[in-house]
Amino acid sequence: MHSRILILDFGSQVTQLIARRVREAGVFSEVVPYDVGTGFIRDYARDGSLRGIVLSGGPNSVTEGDTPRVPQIVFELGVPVLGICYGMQAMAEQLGGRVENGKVREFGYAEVRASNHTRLLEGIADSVLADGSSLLKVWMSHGDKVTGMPPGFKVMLSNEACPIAGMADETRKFYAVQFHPEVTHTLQGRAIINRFVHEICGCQSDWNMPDYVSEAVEAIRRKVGKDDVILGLSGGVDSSVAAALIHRAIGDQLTCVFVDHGLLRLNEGKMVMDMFARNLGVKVIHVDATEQFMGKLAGVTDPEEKRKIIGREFVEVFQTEAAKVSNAKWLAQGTIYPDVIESAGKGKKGQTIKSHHNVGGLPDTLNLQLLEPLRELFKDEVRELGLALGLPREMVYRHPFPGPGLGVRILGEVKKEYADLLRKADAIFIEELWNTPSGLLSEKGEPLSWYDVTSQAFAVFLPVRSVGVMGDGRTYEYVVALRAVQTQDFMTAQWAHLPHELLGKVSNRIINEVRGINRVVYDISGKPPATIEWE
Ligand SMILES: Nc1ncnc2c1ncn2[C@@H]1O[C@H](COP(=O)(O)OP(=O)(O)OP(=O)(O)O)[C@@H](O)[C@H]1O
Ligand SMILES: O=c1[nH]c(=O)c2[nH+]cn([C@@H]3O[C@H](COP(=O)(O)O)[C@@H](O)[C@H]3O)c2[nH]1
Ligand SMILES: NC(=O)CC[C@H](N)C(=O)O
Ligand SMILES: [Mg+2]
Repeated sequence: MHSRILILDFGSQVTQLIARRVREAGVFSEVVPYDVGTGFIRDYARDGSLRGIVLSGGPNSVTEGDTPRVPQIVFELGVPVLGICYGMQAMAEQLGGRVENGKVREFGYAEVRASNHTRLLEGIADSVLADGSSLLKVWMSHGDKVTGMPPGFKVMLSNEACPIAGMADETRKFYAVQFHPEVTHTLQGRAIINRFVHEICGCQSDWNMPDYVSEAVEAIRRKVGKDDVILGLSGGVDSSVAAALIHRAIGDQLTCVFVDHGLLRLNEGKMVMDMFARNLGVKVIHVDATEQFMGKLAGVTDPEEKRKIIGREFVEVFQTEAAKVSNAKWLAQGTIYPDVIESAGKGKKGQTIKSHHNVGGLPDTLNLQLLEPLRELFKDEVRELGLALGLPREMVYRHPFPGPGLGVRILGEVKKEYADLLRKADAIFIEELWNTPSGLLSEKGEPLSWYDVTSQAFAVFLPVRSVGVMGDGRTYEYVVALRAVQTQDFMTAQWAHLPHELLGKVSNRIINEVRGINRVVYDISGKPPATIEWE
């Protein structure tokens, strides 16, 4: 059984990073909303694998009445607790201390001094001062501060703006810090989280990819027994890794369904079939549903309507194909952990910006159980798993590609003619990104291309025509927009500052090589207010 750390989320922008840091320390961790309920936390603790709880930061103020509070059970389970920022303030307030609106707000870089010897901070320092105390360079983001400690606590860290910047009750193993150890700007943040999970919580480093592969393989075998499994294979990272993992577990009992809706990238179909069917020996049914999708999309211009049609047709195809596999009892999906967290927060978010296509909307009549072996993993862990399963780097490090594909990158009505032009332009852009060094190096010291350092990049087809001149002749052709973004989580994103030379080369190549396009523009909108895809 893995040791586990539970992270209660109070709404900080960086909660996920806490989970990342804990997992990097080799310990499994999960994020749940702060109000999951006492029952959940009690059940979670029942089997003895729960070793510690982290309380995240958050936008609210505990000085106001009906703001989030820590479920009381957290302080009663006898496991160590680490409060971060809002988590520290809530801990202080609830255990009998005092929190006030600070006069001095601290945002960004700060220095704090370890003012007492605590087990959490043993050996941790950016520099050691003349009196033997240690100095830490940290990242702060708060307005409130703890001004009175609860009984049993002593000061662990302080600075001028915040005399109680850290506190500890070492008997109960309750620790709290006002800064954010989970962000990399806090130089000793990793080390602090490491100490918390290993020294304070007593966790073993038992969360690593090779072990995970064998455990996951065993779990899949146990679950599905002799049944057959169907999986929608897109050629994207998640479903590909899921396919490779399930194939390792049950071999021929897995059938993948790869749907070509006519809106895939250039050579995607061939790539997927080559990789999975020919090289990995996975059973893949290649369904050419171009006519079906294009037929249904003809004349439709509204983005939401297009998305709904594509989602519906996907279900149709899966259903038809599943019916052909006699012993199929399971539908496998590449659902990953951020998908799970995101859907847990659904309902609170309000307006639908886009209906993301999802196989989750399958009708009950399908009668298949869900198999989601990547449910617990972050994207970079999924990638690591893919490599451990022998998938090539180019596949594992691909940018994500939305299920509706070029359907949401051709503005307005989707036509085959447009899709063909867009595929060519997109392939040129991606090829140049791959071939152009960014000047940055990976952690292992390998050169990174512009493809590596952007999170997602693609071309968008604009069904408007503009006038150009080529070889002394007039042209009146379509426009392509290039989009490249950098983002951690795809919820917010910056447009990538690609070098002008690179953009110039891509533009030249597209206009020269793709007949039908005579103008290329670059999208310099962030998300928000724009979104990553254009529809
Ligand atoms: N063309 C397709 N054929 C079959 N299944 C598909 C296709 N496109 C999407 N799907 C299904 O929809 C799921 C969700 O798509 P999504 O794009 O989120 O994940 P992905 O394609 O596996 O990975 P990535 O995020 O890297 O693109 C996929 O895991 C896959 O099961
Ligand atoms: O599988 C998917 N089905 C969809 O319907 C879908 N819509 C957007 N995306 C991807 O989600 C991320 C955020 O995109 P937006 O900023 O456009 O909402 C980006 O990575 C988008 O490519 C989708 N992925
Ligand atoms: N980042 C945080 O958790 C901030 C906590 C609280 N909102 C404050 O301003 O102090
Ligand atoms: Mg995809």
